[in-house]
Order: sequence, then C-alpha cells, then structure tokens
Amino acid sequence: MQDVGFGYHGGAELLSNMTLSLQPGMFHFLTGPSGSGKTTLLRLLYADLLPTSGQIHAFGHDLVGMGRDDIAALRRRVGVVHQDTQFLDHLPVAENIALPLNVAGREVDMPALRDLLGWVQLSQLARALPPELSGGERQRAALARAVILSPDLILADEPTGNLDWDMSMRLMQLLIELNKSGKSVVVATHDLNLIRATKAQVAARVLRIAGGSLQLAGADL
Ligand SMILES: Nc1ncnc2c1ncn2[C@@H]1O[C@H](COP(=O)(O)OP(=O)(O)OP(=O)(O)O)[C@@H](O)[C@H]1O
Repeated sequence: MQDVGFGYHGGAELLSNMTLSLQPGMFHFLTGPSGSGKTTLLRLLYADLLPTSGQIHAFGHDLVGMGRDDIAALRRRVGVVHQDTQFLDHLPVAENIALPLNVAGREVDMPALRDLLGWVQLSQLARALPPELSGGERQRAALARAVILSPDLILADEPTGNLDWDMSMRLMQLLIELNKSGKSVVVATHDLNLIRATKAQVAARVLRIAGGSLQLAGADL
C-alpha cells in the first residue's frame, strides 16, 4: 500500500500516509494500542474497506476500482481469522471449516479436510457444533477455515485474544508452521509477550500503528 489514508464514513483520518509492503513468505506483527486502527488496516488489506486516499496493490492488482469478481478472486488468496469469529451454529465444525469451498463452488476433498482437522487437533470434534467448542478450539477451527482454500496470505486479528498462554502459543505454532511452508502471515495483537515468544522462533517484522501512522518497531519491544 502506498500513501494510504482512511477515515470511517468520510470523516477524520484514522490512518494517514501509510506505506507498507508485505513481503511474500514473511511473518508480520501489527501492534498498537486499542482503537489505533489494527482491524481497520487488516480490513483494507482484504478490500473489505477501500482507502480514502492512496493506493493498495495486491497480487499485482489495484484494489481501488476492482470489480466484484476480482475482489472475490482476491479474497480466495487471503485467509482471514476475524477477531470475533462467527460460525453457523447449526452446522458441525467440519462443515463450517469446509464452507469456503462450498462458497467457491469447489468439491470438498474429504481426505484433505480430515488432514486439516488433524493439523488443528480437532479431529475428535469434527461433528461437534460450534457452541460446544472452547475458545481455543474455536480459534483453531477459525484458522482451519481461513486456510482451507490454501491462501497465499493469512491475516489474523487478535487470534489469541481470549486464550490462555499455552493455548495462545499453540495457535501461534500453527501460524509459524504456515509461514514456514511459505505463506505470508500478518497477526494483529497488542500482546508484546506473544510477539517476543514468536520472534524467538521465526524472523518477524513488527509494525506499530501510533497516532494514525505506521512505524517499524525496533528491537526494544
Ligand atoms: N465501522 C466503523 N465505523 C466507525 N468507526 C469505526 C468502525 N470500526 C472501527 N471504528 C473506529 O475506528 C477506530 C479504530 O478501530 P479498530 O477496530 O481498527 O482498532 P484496533 O486497533 O483494531 O482496536 P482493538 O485493539 O481494540 O481491536 C476506533 O476508534 C473505532 O471506534
């Protein structure tokens, strides 16, 4: 993104002059105080919001002025784990995870789905309904759903928000594995301990939003 500015409803700019390049295969943290605009920046990255000024290019396309089909194609290359994960509560976990395939009009590859459930350690809960899951299980299901279309970029918004330390690190481990397999990962979090623990395992770039601008955080986290 180049010189991006954004304000909700055409109001005052929440984010200003943001220039950012997400490198393929890199792990990024996005940090900053509550209300600084982390979720807003992620939403700009998957074209859920359009910038008020500046340009955003993703996978060689300019997001501003993109048609609906192009945006749908872009979204298939970006997996999002939302802060407040929503599931269809009447459908079992496995079917919720497979939903993006159905939406994209693709066949469900059952062995691949079983592998994915195993990877997030939810095999035993494949037939459970979402309200029966713990917070950590929900977040792992959300991650599985975000990666089922094999996206190139994974955006996770406070994915460990309500989880205890062990469960947070388990989830981060999955994101680290994805990154090591070549995916770009962006994790929004204000948990500096989580950032430190992750940086001990993977080279990560830490970006901080402060006063509406984006800065590269130093080693002094
Ligand atoms: N849909 C919206 N309409 C108007 N204002 C909004 C909207 N969504 C967010 N905001 C405002 O924009 C600001 C940034 O919100 P955002 O959710 O991006 O911050 P954040 O850094 O992700 O916060 P947190 O860490 O608490 O999740 C806040 O002041 C928020 O009230």
